[in-house]
Amino acid sequence: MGIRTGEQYINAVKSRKPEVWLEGRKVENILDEPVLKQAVIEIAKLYDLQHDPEYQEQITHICEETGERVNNAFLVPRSYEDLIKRRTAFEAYAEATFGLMGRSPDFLNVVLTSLYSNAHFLEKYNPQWGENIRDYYKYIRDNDLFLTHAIVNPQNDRRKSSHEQKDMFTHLGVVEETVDGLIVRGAKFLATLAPVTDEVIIYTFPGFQPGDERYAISFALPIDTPGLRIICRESMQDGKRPLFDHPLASRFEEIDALLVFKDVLIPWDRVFLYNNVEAANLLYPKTGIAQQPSHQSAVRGLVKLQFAAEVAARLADSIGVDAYLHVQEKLGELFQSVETIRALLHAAEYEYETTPEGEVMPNGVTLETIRGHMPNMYPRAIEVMQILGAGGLLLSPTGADFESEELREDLDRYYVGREGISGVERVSIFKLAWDLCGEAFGQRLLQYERYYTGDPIRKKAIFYNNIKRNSKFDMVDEALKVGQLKELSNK
Ligand SMILES: Cc1cc2nc3c(=O)[nH]c(=O)nc-3n(C[C@H](O)[C@H](O)[C@H](O)COP(=O)(O)OP(=O)(O)OC[C@H]3O[C@@H](n4cnc5c(N)ncnc54)[C@H](O)[C@@H]3O)c2cc1C
Ligand SMILES: O=C(O)Cc1ccc(O)c(O)c1
Repeated sequence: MGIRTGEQYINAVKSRKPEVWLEGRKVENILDEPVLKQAVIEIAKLYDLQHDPEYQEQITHICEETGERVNNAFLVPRSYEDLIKRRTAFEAYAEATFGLMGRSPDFLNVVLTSLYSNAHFLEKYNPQWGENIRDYYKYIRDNDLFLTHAIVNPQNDRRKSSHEQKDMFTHLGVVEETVDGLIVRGAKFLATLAPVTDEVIIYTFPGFQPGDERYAISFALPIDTPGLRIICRESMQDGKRPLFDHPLASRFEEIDALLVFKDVLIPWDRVFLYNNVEAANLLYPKTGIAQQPSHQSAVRGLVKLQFAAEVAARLADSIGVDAYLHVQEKLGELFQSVETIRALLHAAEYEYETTPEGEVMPNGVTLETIRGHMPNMYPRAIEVMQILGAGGLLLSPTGADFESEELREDLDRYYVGREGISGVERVSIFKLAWDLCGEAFGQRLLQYERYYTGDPIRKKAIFYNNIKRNSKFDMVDEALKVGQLKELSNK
């Protein structure tokens, strides 16, 4: 089939009946829920972009194997040019969503592509696992499906590994093996956009201990598989607020969910890894599933940071405060952050790494540096927006107020910005900023930048420890050479 249209994606959502819980209710029809429907609409636009003559070459390519057009996220990069091809696709999706939808289909499609091109790792442990992941990749690519993932254990007692938790099946684990497949029970989080996806993939990252064998599993299933319960977090809006008042929150909320598996059957052909702590711990470092999707995250993060910086700048300009030195300094800082990430992204692509099998990946150290900086840079952009908008951020009237004939004159007079900025324009900019820096929607976006791929604190510590392992920091010895004292001798 190749690339889907938005309509095909919407029809797929309509045709499925996943067990979704939202605020105490079992959702009967995803598209009847305003808060879920808005995400479907935005994702559908991304699928449509693949068919837009202006974007098609930027986002898609002809698959060598099938001759069909597929998204560049499914490309196994073999050269610098391939990386750029993939980046331009990421850019188109990120720009269409201002970088606010981190879990657009491209993210997991890259994870899957990387598992596919490194299937030999799984094959080594079990030839069937390698074959399964290859078949699954082709199925997702050729049907252009949208995946969610949940790879973190629920926050119960973090001091204990999965097998040490009070209840053996709090964390997702295998109950039994049957002729048809594995029966799994327990929970995983935090499956972003789960209710509006086609499939879910579960995989592992390091941290499994001996004794955790039953939890060392990777598999994929249709999102409406019987026994799979999707419990959504409280939504951050009702999905009905006017676009004038919430131009971002009313479009781009990505719902998050806990996935509970109630004795769900995983057919053997959908099992990618099982009962092997070593393989589960090595999957991440050996299959590129951290490094390859970090390319998408870097491109998307750059767009999001640039968007936040532009909103802050337009906000400051709209009330004339960017005439002040301290405001210019803060805005300068934000745009320097943007340029830092842009430069790092280009460096990561330019200084790419090649695996022994000839797959190309953006430079891992550089991508990890982006990962390390964003949890500081993005919250700082949000803080600057709050500082520059000050009390005005709390005082925006609604679109309905502007539509009141009785109020309109007052609003036009008292909400006017600097010369040339009307009341409506100033309030619109402030509302855009408030969605990012005040609303619960914006707080989630900030939390996303910190945690979307693990804990930034431990990641930075790992980064340092890797540097320490590979460096003696011997410039220090060089500098100390000149003033060295003679060793005291007892002789
Ligand atoms: C908006 C958002 C969307 C997300 N989307 C997805 C998704 O689609 N799929 C998915 O699988 N995950 C997703 N995640 C989840 C994300 O993977 C986790 O939040 C992340 O891995 C951190 O884990 P945690 O939240 O359980 O925090 P924890 O690991 O519980 O950490 C909590 C705190 O304790 C500290 N801590 C915990 N353990 C240790 C330790 N051993 N040593 C030192 N310090 C420790 C941490 O530093 C941190 O400060 C998302 C997260 C967010 C915020
Ligand atoms: O990189 C990690 O630490 C693991 C990790 C956790 C959650 C995610 O969503 C993800 O993509 C990767």
